[in-house]
Amino acid sequence: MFLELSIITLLLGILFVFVYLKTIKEHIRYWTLMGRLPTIVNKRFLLGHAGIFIGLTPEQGWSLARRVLKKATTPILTCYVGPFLVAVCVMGPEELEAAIGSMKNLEKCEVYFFLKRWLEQGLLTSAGPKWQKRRKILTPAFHFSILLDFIDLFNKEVDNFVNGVEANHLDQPVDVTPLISDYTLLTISETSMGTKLDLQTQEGRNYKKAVDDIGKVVYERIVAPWLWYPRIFDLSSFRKVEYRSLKILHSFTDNIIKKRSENFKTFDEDFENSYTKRKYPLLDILLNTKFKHNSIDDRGIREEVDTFMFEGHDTTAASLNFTTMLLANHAEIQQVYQEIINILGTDLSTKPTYADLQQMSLLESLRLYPPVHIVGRTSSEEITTKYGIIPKGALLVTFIYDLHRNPKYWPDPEKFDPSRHLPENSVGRHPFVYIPFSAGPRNCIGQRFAMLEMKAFFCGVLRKFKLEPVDTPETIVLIQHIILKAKDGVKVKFVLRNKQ
Ligand code: HEM
Repeated sequence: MFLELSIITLLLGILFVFVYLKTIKEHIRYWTLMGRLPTIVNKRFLLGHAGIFIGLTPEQGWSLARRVLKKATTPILTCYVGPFLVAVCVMGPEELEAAIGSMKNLEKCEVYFFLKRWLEQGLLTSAGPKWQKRRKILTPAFHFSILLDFIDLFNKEVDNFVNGVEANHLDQPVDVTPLISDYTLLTISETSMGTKLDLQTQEGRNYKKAVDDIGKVVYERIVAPWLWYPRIFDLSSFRKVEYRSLKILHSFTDNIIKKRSENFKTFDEDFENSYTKRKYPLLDILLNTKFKHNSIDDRGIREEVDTFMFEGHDTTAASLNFTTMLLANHAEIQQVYQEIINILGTDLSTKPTYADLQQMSLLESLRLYPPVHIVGRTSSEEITTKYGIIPKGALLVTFIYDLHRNPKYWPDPEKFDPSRHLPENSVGRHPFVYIPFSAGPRNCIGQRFAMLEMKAFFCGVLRKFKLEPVDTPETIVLIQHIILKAKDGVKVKFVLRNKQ
């Protein structure tokens, strides 16, 4: 008996030492490889590179980050957040393709953890089989055929926007941010959620404010290494703001789900196991998956509704804001739209020339102002690059804003020039130098929805108004937030094209 016990203890001991040594070996390899990668200069004791952002306002933080990245001489760079955390900035197209272009490295990085109390394990933040299953069932919700059904709803909301501007904001500087954010919030809710919202209520206003507050908290966490630790964060004043915001955000989406569930009738589709040609809105797919197949629960539905209400409105709103400003500053491009609209009317689906032209300005606007200006992953295995080996388990970060303004890939990068995207001007351009919707299997599921919604918007707005500049690319102040934002909004002037 004693001998048996001794043998078992010995074996367990050997196993423990083996596992421990393996972990230590992996640790040593991780830090050795990290140490060999090029790094950003100007590191602070203990706080690492994050130290240079301490005490800065979001706008100062934003411009400092741009200056630091502009000085980079290699597309791979390490950046230390405190003594124990290091991010690898992946800023070159070849390296980026290796990092995000395949089914490897699909897991998001630690920064997304800051969104988890809100979005939990929704499509944006989840990983592994859960992400794969959800992506499969939700992909049909963005099929082209259902998007075409949404056009009438987009047009109706554009009409409301146009009427609101005509009644209240003509011929004077107006910040388009709140007006556009209403447009995108109403459309995502009416289309994907099948629910009409009333944003004039306190509830609607609170929701928009809570989204903004959460964004500010996320920024504060990113730049303060100690707030990366949940226990310390929970003791900070930011936790109170987060708590208050989460209550508002979750109750808002609970109400959307409740409303849609009330008269919901199941239908005969199994999105998990078969491909269907008939298309349904997102919330109906989720409710059917719950009521008919019992393979998603209420919490699962809410995390997706939270994810899509946020991703589906804030991103598109940011892009519409910046594009409106760019068009106001480039009267020659508005002229082209006007001529085309005069000839072709509003038919969005069958006029490729018209669609191409709109696409081009939108593409250039998304280059200069990519709403999702940063994306991150965790490496699931080592990645070999010309600049060294990125270890397994590394936090990978790509600053899309800076990639899109790198003069190596975009000559005269600050210039708004839609013709860059003409096929003849794109020959030989690496596809990964332009990634407003990210790339690879975890790219944006809503990109076609967003493009159509934006086209509908400009089609309606430019037929009615001439846009005149108030803010310019030189005067707006960009800030660090979850989504790219202008600190004081984006102001333009709407002038009626045909004054009676
Ligand atoms: C101009 C508008 C938009 C831009 C620039 C944009 C950009 C992006 C980017 C860059 C990502 C990757 C994020 C990451 O890896 O962290 C992403 C993911 C995502 N987007 Fe969008 N997006 C836009 C509109 C939309 C819309 C309208 C929806 C929904 C209706 C949407 C839903 C999502 C979702 C759910 C994900 C996560 C996908 C996954 O991980 O499988 N987005 N988007």
